[in-house]
Amino acid sequence: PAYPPEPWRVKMVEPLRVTTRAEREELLREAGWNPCLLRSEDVYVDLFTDSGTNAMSDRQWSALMRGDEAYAGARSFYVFEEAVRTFYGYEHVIPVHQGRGGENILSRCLIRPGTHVPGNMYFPSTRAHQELNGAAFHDVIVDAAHDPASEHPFKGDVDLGKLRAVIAGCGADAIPYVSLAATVNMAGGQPISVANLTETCALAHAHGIPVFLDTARAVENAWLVKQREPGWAGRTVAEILLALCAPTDGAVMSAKKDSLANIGGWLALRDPALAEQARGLVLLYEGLHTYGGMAGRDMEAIAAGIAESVAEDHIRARVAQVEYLGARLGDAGVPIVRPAGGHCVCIDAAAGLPHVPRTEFPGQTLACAVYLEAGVRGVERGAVSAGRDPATGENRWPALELLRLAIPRRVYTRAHIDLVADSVIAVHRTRERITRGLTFAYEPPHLRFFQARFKPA
Ligand SMILES: CC1=C(O)/C(=C\N=C(/Cc2ccccc2)C(=O)O)C(COP(=O)(O)O)=CN1
Repeated sequence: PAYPPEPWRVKMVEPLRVTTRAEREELLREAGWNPCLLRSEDVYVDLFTDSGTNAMSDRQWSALMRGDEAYAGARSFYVFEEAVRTFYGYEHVIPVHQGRGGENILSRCLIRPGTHVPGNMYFPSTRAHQELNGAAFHDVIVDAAHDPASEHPFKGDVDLGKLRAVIAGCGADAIPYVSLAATVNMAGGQPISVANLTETCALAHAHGIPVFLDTARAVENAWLVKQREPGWAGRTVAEILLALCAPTDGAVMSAKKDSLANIGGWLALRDPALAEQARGLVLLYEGLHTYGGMAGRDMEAIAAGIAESVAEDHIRARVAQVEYLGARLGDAGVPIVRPAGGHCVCIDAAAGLPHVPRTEFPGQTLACAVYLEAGVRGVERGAVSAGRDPATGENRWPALELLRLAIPRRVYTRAHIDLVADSVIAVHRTRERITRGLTFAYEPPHLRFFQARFKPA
């Protein structure tokens, strides 16, 4: 498979330490068979997340020196606000410390107990805040998104029939908003098409229901639209990004992904009254409405990162690196979610470890096996991440039981990606040695995959 040369050169390095398998076995036992609890110094290639782990450029690093740390009206806020307005097209820009800060505020503004929020598949923190405020989440994504082997080019699309059924069943008045993501992380970083997003907004708006977009990886979504959606090949990624945002009523952004920052985020709105309400909550939960829990220097880094994120050489190489890993694994017969996502390759652990029952968490089990092999850390995206239904307390059993390998932007080279591929393939070829899975030794109440501890089943 093709691997375009990286459109950057290294100026600073962080030395990596290689561990032995014996060390990794001890470290994993101490971490309760949860790679989330390992120290980063004990991880060789860290594919736990693309969130906050991306390399900043010399432009971003130098922008830090221009950070205005004034408490009120910092110059850096207006630089940040202008960048969001220019590239995402929303008028009211409200800073938050990171994505879930925006999720908390948007949910508190719009959700009341007993309401219903439809969306294109769930995301753990997004759904947690919707449920904490009393809403029931309804998945209205196309069926193909739940089928790892389907080659559907836009698995992030909404099934309009499903959305109509939720509106008819719940009543428009009980739906505070439709929650869309571009791309859909839990489906494997799968994009939504401009056409479907636009149709979804038209349907929601016909019922007086606003639509809010999670734009964490909307630039990757724009690149995949340029590659796959008829009529968009001649448009720039920047133009497609604006076209994705245009039909929506606002967005929640974790700037730790596309925008190449290590921390930060924003909530962007079109409605001035809702914006003022949200600013009021920023004072309670984030800081002042001109810094939102970020230092001025963070806002400078984000503004510079947004401009860099839409550069076509950058986004082409970024997605090509992910697709290279997907091609290497797919060619070797490793069952992966197809097509490869914008930020990650997901291994279908249920297909890879059919002899490990779902109740013993194949995704978590595979995450441990891959770490033991060569010190590569991924993250489980299956039943552990799905958590329990707040109404019944029962485990939710999502169709997708995955191990996600999320690639940080501008960090790893081809040699690292090949090491990841080789070690995952090695685990796959000796998978019958994995004879049993895991069960909880400690299960936390929220977002349990972060802090849970397991023991061999
Ligand atoms: C689509 C999307 C995200 O992927 C996202 C964070 N992703 C993360 C980090 C994470 C956070 C919570 C649960 C699991 C993993 C990722 O590893 O993939 C957030 C929260 O943003 P935040 O971390 O800045 O609070 C909002 N939307």
